[in-house]
Amino acid sequence: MTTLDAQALCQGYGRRRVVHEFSARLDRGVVGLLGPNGAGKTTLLETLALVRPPETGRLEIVGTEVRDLRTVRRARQRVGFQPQNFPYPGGLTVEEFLHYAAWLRELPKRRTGAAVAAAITQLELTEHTRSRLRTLSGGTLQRVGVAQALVHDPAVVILDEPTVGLDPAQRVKLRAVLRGLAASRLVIVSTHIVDDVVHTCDQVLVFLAGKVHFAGTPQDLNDIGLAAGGAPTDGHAMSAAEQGYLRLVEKTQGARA
Ligand SMILES: Nc1ncnc2c1ncn2[C@@H]1O[C@H](COP(=O)(O)OP(=O)(O)OP(=O)(O)O)[C@@H](O)[C@H]1O
Repeated sequence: MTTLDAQALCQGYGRRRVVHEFSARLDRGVVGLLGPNGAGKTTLLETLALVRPPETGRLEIVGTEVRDLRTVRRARQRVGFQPQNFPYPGGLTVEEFLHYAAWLRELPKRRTGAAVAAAITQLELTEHTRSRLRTLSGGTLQRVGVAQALVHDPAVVILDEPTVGLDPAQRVKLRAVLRGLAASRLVIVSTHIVDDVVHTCDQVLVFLAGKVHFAGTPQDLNDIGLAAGGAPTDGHAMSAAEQGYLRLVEKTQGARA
């Protein structure tokens, strides 16, 4: 059974279509969604996380095809989501907040204590268990955001720009956490940062203007960059993967011009 099977998903706001016929069959591992501002990454992730079910198309999550309120609810229990700008209730402690997240995900009460403890251990939050959210650093808050997304042990974890605002050490640590999570589930992360993708992801989707323009491994992206010469562009040094990404962006913009 495929963990997430999407066929021709469309999503938009009013009459404006932002995601155009997204199709993918995804299983365990880290999938990186890479694209510029406004490409539609958040809209796509919210659709896959069933914050807003797709306008059209077919979405199946761990064998549940999303068709109506009942199936949306069942599929949601298999998905964890960390939104981009999470409205953290600053007065709650980490432990209280994770209990609240477990309740929102309809985790049975008898399993909540163990689930919260497991999420705290997994995200290395033990020393912060009783800290109020408003007192935490950005990096620790990001880890709390990931913990709330996986407290109900979902098969799919969707994280919208989880490395934003992190210092290099925190970024490296979070990448390791994501790799660990992906050993037993599907993790989908959006980012603007090519390096995040190279060091974390098994698969990369380059998303431009609401469509997937490239699907492959980080090495494939690297190879596109190397084929493009791998040389600095406009005097700015870049990695081969960054070159590959920019090549794809330029090609798409050229084709649309
Ligand atoms: N609630 C909304 N109502 C109307 N338009 C929206 C809404 N949210 C996003 N959009 C528009 O949809 C398009 C895609 O936005 P989206 O946030 O999905 O892109 P993104 O790739 O996640 O961007 P970023 O990297 O800046 O977060 C943008 O043009 C945005 O203005």
